[in-house]
Amino acid sequence: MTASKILLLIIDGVGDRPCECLDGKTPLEAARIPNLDELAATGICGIMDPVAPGIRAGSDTSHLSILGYPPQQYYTGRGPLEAAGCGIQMEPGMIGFRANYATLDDAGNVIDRRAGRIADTTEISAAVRDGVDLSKYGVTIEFEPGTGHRAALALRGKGLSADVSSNDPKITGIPPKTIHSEGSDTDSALFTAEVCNEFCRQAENILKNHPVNLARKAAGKNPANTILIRGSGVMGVYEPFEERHGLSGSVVAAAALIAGIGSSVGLKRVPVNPDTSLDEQVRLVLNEFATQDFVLFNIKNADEYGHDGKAAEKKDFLEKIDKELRPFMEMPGLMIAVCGDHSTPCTIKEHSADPVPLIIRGDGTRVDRVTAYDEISCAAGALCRISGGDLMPILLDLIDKTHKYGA
Ligand SMILES: O=C(O)[C@H](O)COP(=O)(O)O
Ligand SMILES: [Mg+2]
Repeated sequence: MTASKILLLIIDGVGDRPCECLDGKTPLEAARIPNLDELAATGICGIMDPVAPGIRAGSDTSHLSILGYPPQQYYTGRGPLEAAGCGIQMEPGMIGFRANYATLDDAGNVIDRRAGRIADTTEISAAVRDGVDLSKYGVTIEFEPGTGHRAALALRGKGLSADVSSNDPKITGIPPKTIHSEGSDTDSALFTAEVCNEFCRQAENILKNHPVNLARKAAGKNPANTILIRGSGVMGVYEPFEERHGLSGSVVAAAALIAGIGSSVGLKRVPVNPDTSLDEQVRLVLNEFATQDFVLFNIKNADEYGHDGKAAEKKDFLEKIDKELRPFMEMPGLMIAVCGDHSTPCTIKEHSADPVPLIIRGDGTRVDRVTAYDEISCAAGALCRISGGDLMPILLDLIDKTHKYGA
């Protein structure tokens, strides 16, 4: 029997490197993950470069690549995708940005790029959205909270350009950068840079004494007293997933960016928020297979532990994921692909180009000799080393949805 449905489970940031606190093992090697190991032992394994060998992929370029939209051709910046994920209707010509709530000290230096991973920014986001006034530039803003410290900004107006830099210094201990034209120095780029700097200035004024931040300070938490914006871009145009691959599909993702990418390529967005329990998310995914051929299921938190350098917590979270996977393994006719969108090694607290471990398990697949799901075991698998853009064609062939190339 050939499987007829595809689950693409992406454990965000799953890949890692040896961690001293785990006796030199990666979180995956150290984790007790019997279900993932069983999937590896009953499927075919390999390692995958999300975009290409040596390319340190972001979640955005990686998911586009894995979904079959080569980022070299389709990527127009993280901003518009994140904005779409935050519920902003990105119309042609609008410029979108990813935004971080961050913390400045009294000297104006960034001391925390994520404002203590603030959980709920609904109230302060409304204050920024309603308080910033860019009418002197003929520009209006859309500004929506995302997951945790994340948000999205979109600009509407004449003479705007996506060719602007970011004020995110990407490190702490220095002030936010001044946003400038990225190189074209066209009037629109220079104008947009001025608009962005004014947005950040006004936002900071609104946030610094906002009651939410005064309360956070009183509670010893980092206030969300500044906004760092990055990833400017104009919304891209994507051939709908169903036309591209011949599969109806849904996306289940608590991360706004991933939900935004999924909905931008025409996947049905299933609402999930960071508080939705993993077992509930699994139930939502299973529900989708009643009507859909394909589900992208992204689980985010392992990436955050990577960015925070918390190897033991990343290991524990991988064990938590593993406990919820049994219902997928028992669903007849399901082709399960498990991978990551990139590695986020705890030792560097950033993404890396290390390939991610991959399993494909379903009716009819070859079965290799790998018996554990981790970066090293999977490297010995029969899939060998593939790139993200290879995955959908391989999966489509395994569910008998490809056509012979040639006569
Ligand atoms: O988690 C995310 O959104 C990114 O992968 C990392 O972004 P950050 O470093 O701004 O949190
Ligand atoms: Mg990611």
